Amino acid sequence: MEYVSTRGTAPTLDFEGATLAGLASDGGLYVPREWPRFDAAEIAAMRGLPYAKLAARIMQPFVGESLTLDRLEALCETAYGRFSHDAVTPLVQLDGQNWLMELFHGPTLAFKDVALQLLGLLFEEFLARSDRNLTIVGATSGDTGSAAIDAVAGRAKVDIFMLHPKGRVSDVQRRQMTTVLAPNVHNLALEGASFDDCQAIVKRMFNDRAMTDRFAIGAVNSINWARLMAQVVYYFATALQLGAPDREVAFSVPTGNFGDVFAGYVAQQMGLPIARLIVATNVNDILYRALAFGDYSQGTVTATASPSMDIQVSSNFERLLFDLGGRDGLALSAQMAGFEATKAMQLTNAQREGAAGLFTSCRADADQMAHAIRWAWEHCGELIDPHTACALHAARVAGLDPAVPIVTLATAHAAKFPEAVERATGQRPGLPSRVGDLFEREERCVGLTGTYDAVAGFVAERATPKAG
Ligand SMILES: Cc1ncc(COP(=O)(O)O)c(C=O)c1O
Ligand SMILES: N[C@@H](CCOP(=O)(O)O)C(=O)O
Repeated sequence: MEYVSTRGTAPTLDFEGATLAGLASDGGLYVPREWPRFDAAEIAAMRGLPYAKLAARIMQPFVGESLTLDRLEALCETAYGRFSHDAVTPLVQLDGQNWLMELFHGPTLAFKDVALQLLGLLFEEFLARSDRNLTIVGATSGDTGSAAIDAVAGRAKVDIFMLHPKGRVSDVQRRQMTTVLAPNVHNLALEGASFDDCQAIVKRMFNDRAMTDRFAIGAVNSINWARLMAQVVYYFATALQLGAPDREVAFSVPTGNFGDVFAGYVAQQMGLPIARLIVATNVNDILYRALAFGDYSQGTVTATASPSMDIQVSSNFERLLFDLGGRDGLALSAQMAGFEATKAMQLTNAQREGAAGLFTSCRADADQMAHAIRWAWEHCGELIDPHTACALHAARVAGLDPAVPIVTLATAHAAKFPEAVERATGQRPGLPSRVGDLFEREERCVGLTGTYDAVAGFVAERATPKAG
C-alpha cells in the first residue's frame, strides 16, 4: 500500500515509512492511496474471529509488504494480550437501541491504548531494521500522553517528549504520565497553553529543518496514520457482533481531534454497513459548527469536565476534507493555508454535502453531559465518563430509526474523571486495582513556557540524534 499526503507534494511512502514519518513533509497527513474494500461475504467470514486475528485481517491491506500477516498477527496478540478483558473492546447493552463499546480495558484506561499498544511494537519492529533513533514529540489533552508513554517507556532507540497544557488534564491523567520514570520519557507541562497550542508546536517541529536535520521526529498523535488504522478494527468487531454485514449500525463518537470518528469513516469506506456516524463534541464545538453550518473556525478553548475534548483545531478533519474534495491535494493545501492564516474556513458545498451523507453532529453542554452520566447510572447501572457522556447524549437525541442500533464509544474509564462522575451520580468511581497505587507514586515533570523555542531547545538538548 502506498501513502500519499493530503497536501499533495510530499513523497509517497510505504506503511513503514508513513508510520515512522508521522506528519508529511508538506505539512499534510498521510492517507492510503485508496481504501481497501471487503465485500459482504468477506465481512461475514470475519464473524467469531478473536480480536487479534480480526485486527490482523483488517489491517493487513494497509500494512502491505511492511510485515507478513503472521508477524502482524503476532504483534496484535502481544498488544491486545495486555488488555484486561478477553473481548478487548466489549459491548454492553443500555436499552433497546443504545449500546456502549467499552474501549478502556487497556493499561491506561482509555481508547488510545488500542492503537498505541500496537504502535509501540511497530516502532520497535521498524527501528530494529536500521540504525535509526526516533524522537517522538507528542501533544496531549490527557489520554494520548499516558497511552503513548506506556507503549514506549524503556524501549530502545526511542525518546518521547510529551507536551500537555499545564493544569488542564485530570489528576489521574497527569499522574499516569508523570509517574513513569523511565529515562527515555520526558513530560513537559506548558504554562498558559491549550492542547491546540501544544499540537501546533508539535506540527511546527516536523517542519523545522534545524530539528529534522538532526533528529528523526516521530508522532504518536493521530496525525500518525497507524493510530487510525488500529482504531478501524473495533468498528468492525462491534458491528459484526450486532449483525453486520446483514444489518446497519450507527456509532456515536466523542470527538476532539476527529481521529476516532475518522476511523469509523474508514471502516465504512472499507465496506462496513454504517448507517450514521454521530460526531459528538462538548462546548468546544468547531466540528459541530463545521458539520452543521459549514463553519470551520477556531474558537477559544473553554475548559470543561471532558478535558480531552477541549480542542478547537481538529487535525484529522483534513483527512476527511481531502476525500470529500476529490483528493485534490493542491486545492486542499490552499484551503488549509487559508485556515492557518485566518483561523477560519468555510467548507465548500461539495464538502458539506459529502459529509452530510454519513455524519451528523451534536454538541453537549455541561448540563447535558451530566444528565447523560446520571441517566446511564440510574437506568442502566453504568458509570460512564464525561467524554462518553457527551456521545451518549448525542446518541439519545439523534432521532435515528429505532431499528438501527446506536453504539456509543466509551472512550475512557469513569475513574479517570471521578469528580464529574460523583457530582452527577453521587458515586465515586474507583481506579482498577492494576493502577491502584497511582497516587502514591513519585512524579517527574518539567514546567516550560508554552513557546516553540522553549520546547525545541529542551528537546534538542536531550534527544538522541537520528543515527548512531
Ligand atoms: C476520553 C476521550 N474521548 C474522546 C476523545 C476524542 O477523540 P479524537 O481526538 O480521536 O476525536 C479523546 C481524545 O482524543 C479522549 O481522550
Ligand atoms: N484527546 C487527546 C488529544 C488528541 O490527540 P490524538 O492523539 O488523538 O490526536 C488526548 O487525550 O491527548
